[in-house]
Amino acid sequence: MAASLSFATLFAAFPSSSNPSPRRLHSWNSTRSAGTVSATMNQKTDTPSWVKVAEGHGGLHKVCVSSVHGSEAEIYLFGACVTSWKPSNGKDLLFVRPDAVFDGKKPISGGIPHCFPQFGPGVLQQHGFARNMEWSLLDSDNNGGEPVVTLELKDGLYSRSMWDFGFQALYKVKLSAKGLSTALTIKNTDKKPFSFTTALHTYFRASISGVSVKGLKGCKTLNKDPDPVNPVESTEERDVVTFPGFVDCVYLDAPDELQLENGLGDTITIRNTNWPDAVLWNPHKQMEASYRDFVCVENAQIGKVQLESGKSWVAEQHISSS
Ligand SMILES: O=P(O)(O)OC[C@H]1O[C@@H](O)[C@H](O)[C@@H](O)[C@@H]1O
Repeated sequence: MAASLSFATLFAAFPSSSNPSPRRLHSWNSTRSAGTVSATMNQKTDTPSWVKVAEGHGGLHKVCVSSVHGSEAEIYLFGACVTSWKPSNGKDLLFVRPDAVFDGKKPISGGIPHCFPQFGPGVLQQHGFARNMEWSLLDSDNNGGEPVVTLELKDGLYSRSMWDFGFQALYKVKLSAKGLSTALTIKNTDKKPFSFTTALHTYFRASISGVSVKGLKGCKTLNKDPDPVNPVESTEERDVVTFPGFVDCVYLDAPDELQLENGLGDTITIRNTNWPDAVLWNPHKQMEASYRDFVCVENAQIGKVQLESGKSWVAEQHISSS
């Protein structure tokens, strides 16, 4: 079970060049006019070249960040979903499914969607509501040419209708030359304790016949195929996991580093702090149009975290390519 960590840990994780206290830069929950947003932002922040807000698909706002090294990323405020990550070589290593919708109603299927406060299956909607809500851009910074942005989600009528707790989620995203780092902080702002499960449901661009994941040998597995509600327990015996067919499997107590060969010539290292579990998913013929082109390697917290009032939980993911 993950330990509760202080709120300050998040900021210690990403040293920044200016005052690390969170300050709200922009909250765009009420308007979807990207032109207006950019103008407001430019007046307030002297047009930082490393972070821009633009209109994305379906008129949704996205935050575009670029580093001094030439790497780039895009994050939709809807769901705080990183939909694109290009290291300095310009190759987008994330994948957005061709059936993804950007209507501000359904979650964006691709990139790095959040699963919170439930990984699932469970009583809430599949993977929880955080991927289905508009987050706000709370802060942005430039750490020696490497942009850092912090997005925030708080409880509201929509979340309370399903899960009646006060919370604050902070998602700090940092872009470097070869990597993308994220820190997710969940704070209990309620008077009563709550419990949650969570995951980063990362879709990596891939050529599935050439995909392999290293590092999971010896982990206890919960195979959700064929019945996600009654997964079959086993132990991973393989040094290298491949994807010859449908895969939907939870790995408990996974190591803090995995290596993904995406079949397209890239080796992606997935490191984490405090994400105890991992999930591998490829839908195979259930998604005939796209299954060959991606694999999901997810950092997850499958066991429930019990969070007392005022306490925070923090987990970090670092993905980098070589
Ligand atoms: O289509 P969704 O809601 O994004 O979920 C996709 C898959 O996500 C995986 O994380 C789950 O283990 C699967 O069971 C699920 O089917």
